[in-house]
Amino acid sequence: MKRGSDKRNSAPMARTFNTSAPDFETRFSRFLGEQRADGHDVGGIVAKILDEVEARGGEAVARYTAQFDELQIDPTTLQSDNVDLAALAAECPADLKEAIDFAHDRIAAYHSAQRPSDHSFTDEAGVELGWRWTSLESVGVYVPGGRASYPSSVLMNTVPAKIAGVDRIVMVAPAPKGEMAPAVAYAALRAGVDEFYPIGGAQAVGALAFGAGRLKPVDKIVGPGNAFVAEAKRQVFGRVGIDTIAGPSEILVIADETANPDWIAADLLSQAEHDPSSQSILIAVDEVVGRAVDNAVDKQLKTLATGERAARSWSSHGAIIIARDLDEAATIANRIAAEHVELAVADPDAMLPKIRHAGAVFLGHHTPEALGDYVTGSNHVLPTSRAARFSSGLGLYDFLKRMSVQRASPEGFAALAPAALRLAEAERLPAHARSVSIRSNAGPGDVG
Ligand SMILES: NC(=O)c1ccc[n+]([C@@H]2O[C@H](COP(=O)([O-])OP(=O)(O)OC[C@H]3O[C@@H](n4cnc5c(N)ncnc54)[C@H](O)[C@@H]3O)[C@@H](O)[C@H]2O)c1
Ligand SMILES: N[C@H](CO)Cc1c[nH]c[nH+]1
Ligand SMILES: [Zn+2]
Repeated sequence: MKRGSDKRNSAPMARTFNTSAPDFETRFSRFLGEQRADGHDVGGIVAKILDEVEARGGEAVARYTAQFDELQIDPTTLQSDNVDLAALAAECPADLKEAIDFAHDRIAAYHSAQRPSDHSFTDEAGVELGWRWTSLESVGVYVPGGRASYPSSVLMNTVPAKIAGVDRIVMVAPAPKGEMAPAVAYAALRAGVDEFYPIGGAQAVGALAFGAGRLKPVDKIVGPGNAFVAEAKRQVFGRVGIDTIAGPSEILVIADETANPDWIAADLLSQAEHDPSSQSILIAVDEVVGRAVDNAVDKQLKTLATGERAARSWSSHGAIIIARDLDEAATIANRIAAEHVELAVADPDAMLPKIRHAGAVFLGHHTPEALGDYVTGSNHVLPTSRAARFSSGLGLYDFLKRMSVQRASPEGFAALAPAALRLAEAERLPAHARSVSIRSNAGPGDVG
């Protein structure tokens, strides 16, 4: 497969790499470091929007919503007469409601199984130690809606929040020109959203973080979105919590000679169609399979309604990498740390332990990533832009916090006090030392 920058029948081309080529490391390192912002100064644009929202609240949110989504909203209520959740939900077709209910129940079952336990034990010094999990009070869930509508993301965000026991779940989703899919409205009501605002982009993230109009600030913002949404979450982090950087979608498929090229091509395009900034990568250990997938992508692109978007993603950010063997394929996959990794190989179980960095892994030929997007039950809000090196996908844990708990008995106190005193002395913090020594000399009832 020789390509370079030549045009071939004007078909959109992904970059190709061969790990045996002498320039592989140089080219691959450059590829890994590329931003997928498509020419925008995303950081600067987002910083300005957030500053405006913080300074001018609902007025700024309404202005940006008119600019980016062509929707007029009231600066105080942040609502539009054109977007009525209950009326929209009533328009959702019955078979789609059934599919949403089915997905809802599977997501609920998966996340219920994630509930961690409180724990407590007494150590040999007589000190009782442990931790307790408590839920967040308020969260903002971002549901994307610029290019496509995402009822599935409503469920992925809201169902775990509900199961965790969050008191106030605030959903935002853009409604360009006042249009919102009835399925999004149905999913929001089905999952139990408490407040809804038809706003999106960095201005919605700002409104959730700082408050705007009647929208009171939340404690944490979760959910996926495009590059502007992901960057806005990154910039408000610290002021509020966030889940992870869940930006433009990514897929990486590792394929051997048992893979079906047409199936793999379809899987690669399933993520390319989300956004021109999405990324689809094939690592093939068989050059014949690599070439066949490449041809299948070209063919399938012509038949997709979303083909133009997918073609932009495939030609700008896509890649086909030919590796020597599955060990090398795993090493490269771990360096990329993609959002989704499909193991389309004869023995995916043998391969799984080699995958260390991925948002979610899909095993075998009959587990396309799209199943996980909707109905396996696991969460589709997952780290992108290599954030899988240090973070996980959305889960019940994101809506819980862990508090440590400790109690010293008089004997436990006596065992611990000398070392605490010595450390307080070394840190030159006399009040710390006194709070220990004062108890060494008298019982709780002794005054004086
Ligand atoms: N990683 C995940 O878990 C995951 C899950 C689902 C979807 N996604 C991703 O979510 C994204 C959805 O993107 P979308 O665009 O359809 O919807 P979106 O809701 O994320 O973004 C739409 C908003 O972007 C803002 N925007 C657009 N262009 C702008 C510009 N030039 N300047 C400033 N703001 C601008 C607007 O405010 C608009 O309301 C896709 O990238 C998809 O891949 C990721
Ligand atoms: N693949 C997306 C996560 O990157 C999730 C999604 C929702 N709908 C379809 N796909
Ligand atoms: Zn998807």
